[in-house]
Amino acid sequence: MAHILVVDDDNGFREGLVETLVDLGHSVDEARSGEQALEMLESTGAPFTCMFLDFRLPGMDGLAVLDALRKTAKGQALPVVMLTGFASSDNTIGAMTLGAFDHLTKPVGRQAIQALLARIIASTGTSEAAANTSHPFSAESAGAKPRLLGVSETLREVQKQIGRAASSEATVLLTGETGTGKEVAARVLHDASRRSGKPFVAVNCAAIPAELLESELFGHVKGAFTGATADRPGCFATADGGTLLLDEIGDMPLPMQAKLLRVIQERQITPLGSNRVIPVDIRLVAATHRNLQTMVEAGEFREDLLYRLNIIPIALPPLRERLADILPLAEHFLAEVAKARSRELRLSLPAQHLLVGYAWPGNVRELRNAVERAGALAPGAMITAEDLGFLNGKPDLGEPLVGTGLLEMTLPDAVETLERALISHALTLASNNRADAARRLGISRQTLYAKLAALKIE
Ligand SMILES: Nc1ncnc2c1ncn2[C@@H]1O[C@H](COP(=O)(O)OP(=O)(O)OP(=O)(O)O)[C@@H](O)[C@H]1O
Repeated sequence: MAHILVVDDDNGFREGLVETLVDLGHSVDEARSGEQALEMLESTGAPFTCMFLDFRLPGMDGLAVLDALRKTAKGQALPVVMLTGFASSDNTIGAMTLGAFDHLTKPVGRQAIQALLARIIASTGTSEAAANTSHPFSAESAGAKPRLLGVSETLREVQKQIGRAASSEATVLLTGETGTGKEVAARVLHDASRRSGKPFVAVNCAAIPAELLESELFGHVKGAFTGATADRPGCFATADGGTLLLDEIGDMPLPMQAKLLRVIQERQITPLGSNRVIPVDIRLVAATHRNLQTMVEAGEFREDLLYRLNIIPIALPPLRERLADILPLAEHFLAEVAKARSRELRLSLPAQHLLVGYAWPGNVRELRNAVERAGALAPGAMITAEDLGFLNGKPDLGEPLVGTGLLEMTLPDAVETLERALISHALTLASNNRADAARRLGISRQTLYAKLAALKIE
């Protein structure tokens, strides 16, 4: 049974709502104004489970009451359902910004009230929840140091490999699907190595147009090409003394691969437009989500370069192969959101089941984004499976590759539907970064722009 406060000056509506709530088995108190509600909240012995609050009230209006409530100790976390005769985007957004649990337009049916109360009780209950306020990495993740967090046997093995590699100077090749933590692993490696006080520079070979990559890596002198108005050092020079991560090395064009091979062998660079050779002292780390061996066989990647890069290979396993890491990581990301928003956030048991059962094609990045999204939008302290409902609409690895819907379409329609779905999915995974989305789709940015325009995707 919940203890509910109903605040409305409209006698007819208030009495009807109270009757329904009592009929559903709850105890109810009533207030006719915001001022009276705030007083009752202060003086009540039995704390309220939630409050139904009308927007239009004599004296303080609903939003002002909600605002005042959030500044009191007793009202800070109280779930509040705002009621309005006419929902507008302004009052909806205003209420949700102040942390209202939900926003309903009158009249409100009995079933809607029942469903809403079930959600409120689920989001505030503690019995079925992982109620501990500390998460597995609370001590480990303090401070700004990069951390490759995980408790699974597989990730522990990766942590050991990174530790061993850090004590050497050998080139490391990090492989793994997108979002598995390759860049984090490179940073951790740098941090644990003797070069930690020196620069760590990461360059994404897929995000830089082929014609600019050489200058980006090796630098250029003034006048080397149109637009080169001043000398500019490249990533190799900037990383001197430290570590250089060549991310998405599998996307490096073949002519550039030949130049990189020479630099790795000679440990010196020649900036574009200059004859001067500059020695560089860097620890090289390369990363890719592609299978370089297959690319070598297809003639798309130089075998001699792979041989040079693959001195210490470290594979980051996909999240679905290390289920033990899902909840500890989710709780870690949730604790970060909770801290940033100064509120308490927990995962309900059904939400935990949903997270563990999902296939995570975007791996830890997707998990982080999902938890951040749910944490930012959940109306209560408890993240429910419903708050993570957006994951259910996504393709699961267990689903058939081609849905029956597609099979019933004409070929042009099916191709367009598939293109649209793949592009939208890639944009979501890439947080709308188009260069990143193009890379995930395995197409050039120009092709992606053309498709976005043709499909009229905003
Ligand atoms: N083990 C981990 N512990 C903590 N955070 C992690 C871990 N793995 C990944 N992350 C987080 O997930 C996100 C993606 O990680 P990262 O950029 O290292 O992946 P990646 O494998 O390099 O992806 P891509 O191939 O798409 O570049 C980052 O926000 C990172 O902080």
